Amino acid sequence: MSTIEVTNLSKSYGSVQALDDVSFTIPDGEFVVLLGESGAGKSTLLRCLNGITKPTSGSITIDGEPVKGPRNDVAMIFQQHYLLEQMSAYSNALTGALGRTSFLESLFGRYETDDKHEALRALDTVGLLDQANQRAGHMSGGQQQRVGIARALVQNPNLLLADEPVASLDPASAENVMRYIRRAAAERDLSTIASLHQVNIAREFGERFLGMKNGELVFDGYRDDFTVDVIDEIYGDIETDAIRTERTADEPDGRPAQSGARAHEY
Ligand SMILES: Nc1ncnc2c1ncn2[C@@H]1O[C@H](COP(=O)(O)OP(=O)(O)OP(=O)(O)O)[C@@H](O)[C@H]1O
Repeated sequence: MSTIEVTNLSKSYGSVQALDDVSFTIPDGEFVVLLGESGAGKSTLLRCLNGITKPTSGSITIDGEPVKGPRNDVAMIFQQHYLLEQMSAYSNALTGALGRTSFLESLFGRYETDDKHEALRALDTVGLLDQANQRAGHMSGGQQQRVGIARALVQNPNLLLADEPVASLDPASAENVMRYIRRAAAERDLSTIASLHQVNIAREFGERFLGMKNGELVFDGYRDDFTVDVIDEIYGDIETDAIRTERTADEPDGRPAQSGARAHEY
């Protein structure tokens, strides 16, 4: 767990302003959902937080320490899980410990006992302990993504980033995987930022919401302020009729329906 401070962060690619003066602070252990249309700047922001992309200006600190490049205490879950398909779920989870294992040790599969325990604990967190020996390539997409989460947990991060972790899954698997990400974050009191395209899933699992548009942070707030009008602002002219209808039926005060509600899926 960590406090993340992003201050006046900008990133341009030639004439494209991918991030435009973005600032926010995330306290210890918060579960943040990042929303925005395609091209809004979500991946760029996550890559800057991960130290893979260098911002044009501004700064990011984790517990006061500036992010200057990739760091072991920041783990990332991707849409594509990049697992070693011939290897077991357990061996894949263990690769999360590579950052603290020498090349030769990893080559011969010699990991520390603590790391082995950590891999089993992580598989337990994502509900796959009984499938630890299963080949990753033989698992379903949702299970593979859960192995990817376990691998990220074995890294023992202070900050967990997830870039559209459920974009390629069917709705039921997507919910399941999100449930495990939240569980992992809650068990470890882990500050987490997950970018999502599905507004209904965001509303179900998000604690705090960051909305981006054209590289700018256009919304930063909690569940009660995350109204349909805010969703309209983030997504522009996308249809929000389904949510509005649901809002009128469920909650006349204008707040989006809470956990379990199904809205239009973007
Ligand atoms: N390496 C790059 N080189 C040039 N332009 C880039 C690069 N990466 C991103 N961009 C541009 O920066 C803007 C923001 O892109 P980014 O991938 O961060 O958006 P996004 O919100 O994550 O989109 P998506 O949801 O489609 O992944 C876009 O206009 C994109 O074309």
